[in-house]
Amino acid sequence: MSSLTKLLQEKRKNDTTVNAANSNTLGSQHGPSLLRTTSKSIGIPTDRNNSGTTTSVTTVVPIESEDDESSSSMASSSFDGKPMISSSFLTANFAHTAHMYSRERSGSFINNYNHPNELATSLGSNSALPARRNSRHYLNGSASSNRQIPSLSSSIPYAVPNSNKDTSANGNHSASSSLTSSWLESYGSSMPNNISAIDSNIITSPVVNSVEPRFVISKQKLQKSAQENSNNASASVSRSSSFSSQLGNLFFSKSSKDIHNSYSPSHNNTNSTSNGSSTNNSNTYHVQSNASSADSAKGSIAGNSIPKPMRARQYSSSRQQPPSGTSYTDHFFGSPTSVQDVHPHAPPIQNQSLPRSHNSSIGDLKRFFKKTSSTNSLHASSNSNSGIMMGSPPVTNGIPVPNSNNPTSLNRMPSANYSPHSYGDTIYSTTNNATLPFSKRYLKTGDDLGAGAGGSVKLVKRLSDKKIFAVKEFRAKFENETKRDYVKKITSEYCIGTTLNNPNIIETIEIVYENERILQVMEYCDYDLFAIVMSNKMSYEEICCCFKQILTGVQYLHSIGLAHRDLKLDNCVINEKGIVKLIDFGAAVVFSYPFSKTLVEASGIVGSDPYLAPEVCIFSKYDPRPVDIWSTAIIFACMILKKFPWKIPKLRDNSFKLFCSGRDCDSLSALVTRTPDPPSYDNSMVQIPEEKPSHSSHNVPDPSNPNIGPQRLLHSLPEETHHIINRMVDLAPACRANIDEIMNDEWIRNIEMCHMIDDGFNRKLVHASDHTHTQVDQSEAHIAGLEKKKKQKQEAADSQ
Ligand SMILES: Nc1ncnc2c1ncn2[C@@H]1O[C@H](COP(=O)(O)OP(=O)(O)OP(=O)(O)O)[C@@H](O)[C@H]1O
Repeated sequence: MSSLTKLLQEKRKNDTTVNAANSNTLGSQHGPSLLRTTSKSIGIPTDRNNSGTTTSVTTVVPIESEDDESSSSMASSSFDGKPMISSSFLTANFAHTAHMYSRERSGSFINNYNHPNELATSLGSNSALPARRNSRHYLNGSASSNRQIPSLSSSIPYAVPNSNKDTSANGNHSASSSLTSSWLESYGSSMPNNISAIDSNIITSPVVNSVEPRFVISKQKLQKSAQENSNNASASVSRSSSFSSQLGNLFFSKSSKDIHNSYSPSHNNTNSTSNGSSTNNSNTYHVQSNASSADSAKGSIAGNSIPKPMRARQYSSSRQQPPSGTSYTDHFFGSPTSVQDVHPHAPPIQNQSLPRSHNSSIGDLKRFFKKTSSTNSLHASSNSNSGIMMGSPPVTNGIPVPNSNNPTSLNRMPSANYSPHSYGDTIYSTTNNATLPFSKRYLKTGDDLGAGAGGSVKLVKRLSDKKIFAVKEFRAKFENETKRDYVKKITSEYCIGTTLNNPNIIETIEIVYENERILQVMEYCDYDLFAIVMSNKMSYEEICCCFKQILTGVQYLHSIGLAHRDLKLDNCVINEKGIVKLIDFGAAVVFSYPFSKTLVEASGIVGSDPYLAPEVCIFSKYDPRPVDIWSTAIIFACMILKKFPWKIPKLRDNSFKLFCSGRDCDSLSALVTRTPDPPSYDNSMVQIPEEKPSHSSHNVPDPSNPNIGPQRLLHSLPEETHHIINRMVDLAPACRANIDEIMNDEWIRNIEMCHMIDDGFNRKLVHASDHTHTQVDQSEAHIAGLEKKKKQKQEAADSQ
């Protein structure tokens, strides 16, 4: 045995002893399970160096919980894995995309939750049509409007555990559900340094006064760094630096003078003070930022670790601005960056060390445009078409004039003369005849495809060739939403839509600003994957094909440094050829810049509850890639089971609790922070006597019990899927399979998948031989149709 292996073994032994001691204490005091119901907030999260897999700081914050009425109600049904769809589930369940809004404890988020008692216990007919409820709440007060935005996912039933079985399997439930502060005292010490224990049900913002001095940079340093960056930055950077505000201007009719000023060569950097206009702009943002940061700080401190989650979210999920003047650098802090902020292909090198100011999103946009503006060409979302950014200088009467270097492409930047009130301004297009107003080129067919938090999607016909497209009309800015947040949301989808090029990602044809509406014209797909799943007609091979196509889309995204973060059945559409496409990039983030190995962590509770990875509910920052992997596994499970394995990945959800049980560990935080075992090189040569398993917890693994541990989910899935699905739903993101490992899995490799291949200028379909794709009637092919039908049924039932 090598000395390294010996050392590792010894270390592990020691660790086990410590853990055993701690766990025994825990066990003797609090019963057998890893579960707890306390809502007391004790632990104070700290920012320390992350010794884990990433280079940036990871903070664990106490998790939120409410009294879990759902546990009991859910426990009254059985989780038999049969593909049955309950009408009451369809009505009662929900899934919502949580990005850009916060959970207000006493606010509408919780209130809008369908009451757990509404959860159906009978998993009966699948004839009932889904209700799509959504409880999105935007950061800037839109929550207060109590908007009921529907969510498609709400239509899938949740798997519900059998209380009898569960109790026997897991010991005494009530006893198991009580971890208290003493648990923390005894057990918390064995947790990694960079985290604090999950001891509460409230998500709180990191405590700001624990920021290590080395993360705090002085004003002078910041200015110096800004100066250096502005020296390094090329003219093209400075020229593009104000794109975000340009886009804002586009939507909010800023005066052309302001726009012009922001193009000024002296406006090299958002921190620049040389230009009055830019300084004002910058200052305005700083004021906002500091205000929200201060709020955030107030929330976490004054609220004694129970801040208003909205504030916490503002701190954690927006621009990571530390409170009250504290500054970080990207490099150390690894702040998350939204897609709207940066183009994945942009050269990151010198900008990696840009000071993280509130304006960093704009700074990141510099990176986005630095490369592209120098070439004056736009990344089109289609191979065959070159994208055109319209409304660019020079513009005559809204008709863009081709750039002299490239007659088919136009400058990306909106014109200094740009008038946002002029009609039919096409911001981006892959077509060359986008000069007429939108309404003169497209005819609305009257059919709604769906609506969500981001806007509503309608069917239109292009008059020139009678081709059908889907048009997303972005929602208007909420009253309480800042212009900045709104523009961020829009630009995210804009950047994605105009950049990505993959058969499994929806193609954006053009983006138009007309009559103060922003319209995104997309290729149309005939079916929502959700609708197909709900038809209950999918063959196993077809499910596998769809799954692999989703994975292929994810692989593409991850390969270019993007994570979707809101993968769910609702966000997959499928065309008549059986090609699945990912849509809705409103929550996507960049996790890696080109040429950089630094992981940019994401933050905020973003996604839809049943698809959320557990770490999203625990950590304030996380690697968004494993989050996508987890969600994709849940999508697969949903396609097979026709129900969600659990409602939310929190211990208050009984199904999830049981899934976490039987893992020889009493702490979810310990499970989630696990790192992969170090490789043992000489096991094959040296026979190590098999140690008797000594269980240090009250969650003794029992592989023969299908109701606890990973088997809880796996036993309902085909055996060949177990290996990789198990790895995809590994509670520890560090141990979860990455997309390349998944694609290399034997089962995945052997899945016959319908796909497109390049055939000269076109793409050609290659059909899998072992299945055909289910088609459903157009009246129920999309969420809107499903909802309409459901409403009609309901009305008919009511009138009887
Ligand atoms: N290209 C498309 N082809 C067909 N249907 C589409 C297309 N794009 C969107 N849809 C339909 O519109 C619905 C809403 O679209 P999308 O998810 O982009 O909106 P959203 O407002 O961001 O919704 P969410 O609340 O889920 O984030 C989708 O679930 C789908 O049914």
